[in-house]
Amino acid sequence: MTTVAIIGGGTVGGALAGAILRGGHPADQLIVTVRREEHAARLRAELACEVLLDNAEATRRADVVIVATKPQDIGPALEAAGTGRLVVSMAAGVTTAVLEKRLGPESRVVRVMTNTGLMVDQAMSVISPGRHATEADLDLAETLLTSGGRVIRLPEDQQDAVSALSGHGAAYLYFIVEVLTQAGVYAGVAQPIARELLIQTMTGATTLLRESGQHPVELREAIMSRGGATISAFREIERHNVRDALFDAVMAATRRGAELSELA
Ligand SMILES: NC(=O)C1=CN([C@@H]2O[C@H](COP(=O)(O)OP(=O)(O)OC[C@H]3O[C@@H](n4cnc5c(N)ncnc54)[C@H](OP(=O)(O)O)[C@@H]3O)[C@@H](O)[C@H]2O)C=CC1
Ligand SMILES: O=C(O)[C@@H]1CCC=N1
Repeated sequence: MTTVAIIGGGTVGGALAGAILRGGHPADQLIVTVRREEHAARLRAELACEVLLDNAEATRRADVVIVATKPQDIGPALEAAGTGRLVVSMAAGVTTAVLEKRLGPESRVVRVMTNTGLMVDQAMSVISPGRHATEADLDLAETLLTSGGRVIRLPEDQQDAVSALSGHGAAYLYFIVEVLTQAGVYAGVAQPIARELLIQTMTGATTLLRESGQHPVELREAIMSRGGATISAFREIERHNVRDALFDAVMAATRRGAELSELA
């Protein structure tokens, strides 16, 4: 069996640890590290595995090291990972070239962009190999991430755009739900009801999108009755350039991804 060390048990690292354990990985073969003892104590209460502050101890016992710190904190984590083990990086923006340079020649790295769907085993994770990662390394990364949701393989040059779509795509949705809930309350629906109406509507909409295979425009047009309420709503959405705002948001996030590698 493979012993896994997750360096950085924060939002993503902690969620991945939970998913890996729910997926049946033995708890005595998973070690999570964080910096602060109060965080470690909290994680120990949540996760069945060992939680340490000592990265060197965790990586010494590991076959694979998953680095889940912020890009700017990745230095000490990579230093602890050492050489000879597969390193899987969850850090946004940080390229495999930067990781390989830090870890040394022939180092085997896999770059991942995942999302917080890991918390409910519904993540979308995208993996890309570094120059020396083997097929077995990709298979191992894929197996671990599959515990937390779907995994696909894509060339690394798409990873910054992936980050802007699936990496933080849920944030767009949460924002839309936040604004629509507020508008619903203003229009006269109680807040908990507005929230429930929207959650069920989003769930139905995404299920239909997946199951029908239809283009979103087709599905939207099926909702817009001639002379009805929906077309009035979309007249406002187009008037306020929501399309441009979302398009520009994805472009800005993609550009920022490229800058994040410089923080590592
Ligand atoms: N949040 C998201 O939705 C997504 C994040 N990502 C990427 O995942 C990575 C982690 O992000 P996120 O989980 O949000 O960040 P968090 O701040 O929630 O978690 C980072 C964790 O790293 C720990 N840490 C930092 N330095 C060290 C160290 N030297 N040794 C051990 N642990 C350390 C921190 O510990 P402590 O708490 O004790 O300080 C913290 O718990 C980032 O690189 C981000 O780009 C990717 C996709 C989605
Ligand atoms: O904001 C970030 O940089 C990370 C990447 C995707 C989600 N969070």
